[in-house]
Amino acid sequence: MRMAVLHSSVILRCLARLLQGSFVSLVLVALAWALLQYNSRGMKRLPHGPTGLPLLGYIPFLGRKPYLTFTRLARRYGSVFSVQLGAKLLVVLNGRKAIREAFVTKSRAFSGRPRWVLNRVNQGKGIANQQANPTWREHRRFVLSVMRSIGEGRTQMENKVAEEVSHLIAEFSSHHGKAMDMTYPVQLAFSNVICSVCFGQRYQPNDPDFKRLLHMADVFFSHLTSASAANFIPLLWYLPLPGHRAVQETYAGILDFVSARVEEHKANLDPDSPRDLIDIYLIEIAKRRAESPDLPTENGFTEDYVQHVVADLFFGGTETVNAGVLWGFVCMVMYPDIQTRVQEELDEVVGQNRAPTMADRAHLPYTQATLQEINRRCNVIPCAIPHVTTEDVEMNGFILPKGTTVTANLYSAHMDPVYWREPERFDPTRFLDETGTLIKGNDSYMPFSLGPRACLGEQLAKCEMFLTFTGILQKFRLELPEGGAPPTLDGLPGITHAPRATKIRPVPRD
Ligand code: HEM
Repeated sequence: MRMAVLHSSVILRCLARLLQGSFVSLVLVALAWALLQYNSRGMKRLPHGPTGLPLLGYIPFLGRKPYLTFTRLARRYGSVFSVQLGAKLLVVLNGRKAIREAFVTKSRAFSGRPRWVLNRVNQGKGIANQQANPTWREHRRFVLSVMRSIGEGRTQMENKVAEEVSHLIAEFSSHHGKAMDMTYPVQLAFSNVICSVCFGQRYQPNDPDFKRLLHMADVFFSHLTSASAANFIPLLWYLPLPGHRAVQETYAGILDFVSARVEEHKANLDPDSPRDLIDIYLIEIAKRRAESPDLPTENGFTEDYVQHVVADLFFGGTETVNAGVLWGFVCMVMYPDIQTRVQEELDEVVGQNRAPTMADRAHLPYTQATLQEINRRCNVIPCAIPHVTTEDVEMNGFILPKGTTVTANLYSAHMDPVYWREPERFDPTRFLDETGTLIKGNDSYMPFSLGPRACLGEQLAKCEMFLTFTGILQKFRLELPEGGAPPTLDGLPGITHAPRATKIRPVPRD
């Protein structure tokens, strides 16, 4: 007590002396205080992380699968750390808590996109690369409202997916139980779903326009990873590297393809009976022009902008779903007992006389749990598309300044041993309770990411994966050919984690 009184009297005396002091000393004290604040904030400003090499930073140590390296680094530096990659500092969020806090609780500050290579290609137009501005919000909402019809009951969108599944079944049947590489037929099916949704038309595999479209998408994806190096070493973009030209040319080629479809749609548009996404856009554009003729390009409701939105759906909605569906087939070959259990459930609930529908989902908990385990364990998108902070924001005691590039290591949430027992093990029952009911709201499960920037095509992707997985397993037993190399869950490196090419036998079940 005496000590405390003594202490406060000393402070008071000091304060009195200070107040009696000259104006200059007051200014000096204020300056010292400001410096102290600046220093402590400066020291805490960014999360720690490993040091790398001059100029290159940590790039040489990332490995071919950066999400594995990030998961290892998180053990050492904590769930929020930073890595210098060439000229760019990247903050990596690991585990469910950090990812949720950033993308859900503090979503307002975390929803921007960096101005990277893709912005050079599409000027940030469309949805995936657009900044978190009213244009992005409006188009995202608009496309979602068109897609929302998927989900419950048998809808127009579900019919489009079901049609592709029936073509896939016919293709598998034509192999009469012989081993086949399923990659191309699956690619045809899901590219056609996007074509049906956007252009109201599916294409035959030998259609020259469609073949050109698929070829351009292939070239685009195969060069995107190497072209992305310019995100970190911007100088690379100005070198005549073949990857950069390929990405630009194929993107422009896809826009030309979409532009031709828009012109065709304009020629025979019936405003009372829209057939597809392009029709719905054209009707909306006409409505807005009529309401406000002087502001035709105000928020991107133009024919030019629609092309970029469709390109986003094509790029976002083909490789990802292809990989997810192929992983489903690979897992069933690797875990035949689980395949048997899924087929038993399907036989009991759906039988053989009709195709499964989305309405069956609620009655197929083991099948749903298996699909979720495929998404968790196979990690189609191991790291979310990079975000950028739109304001200074606090995370784990650090301050991330406005403009910081941030990625979420979704893999780390799916493979967290604290949350998932033996995370390496493929086990659908982890998504079921003791009564066999599907557990809802699993905190550490986020294959489509979280928050306002989460995958726009989540509902469509779930519909595609469910109808294809159940439709194929209803009709075929998937087996490894005799002497075939057993597949693994270790897929190809790249932005999308896809399985390595595997031959599978679709053996008819009847
Ligand atoms: C298994 C399938 C799919 C997976 C695993 C997946 C996953 C993801 C992930 C992780 C993101 C990044 C979210 C973020 O930045 O935080 C994303 C974004 C996006 N996805 Fe998907 N996706 C799938 C299918 C689809 C489909 C079918 C479409 C469209 C038809 C689509 C369109 C998009 C778009 C447009 C974005 C950007 C959203 C925005 O920036 O607002 N995706 N997706």
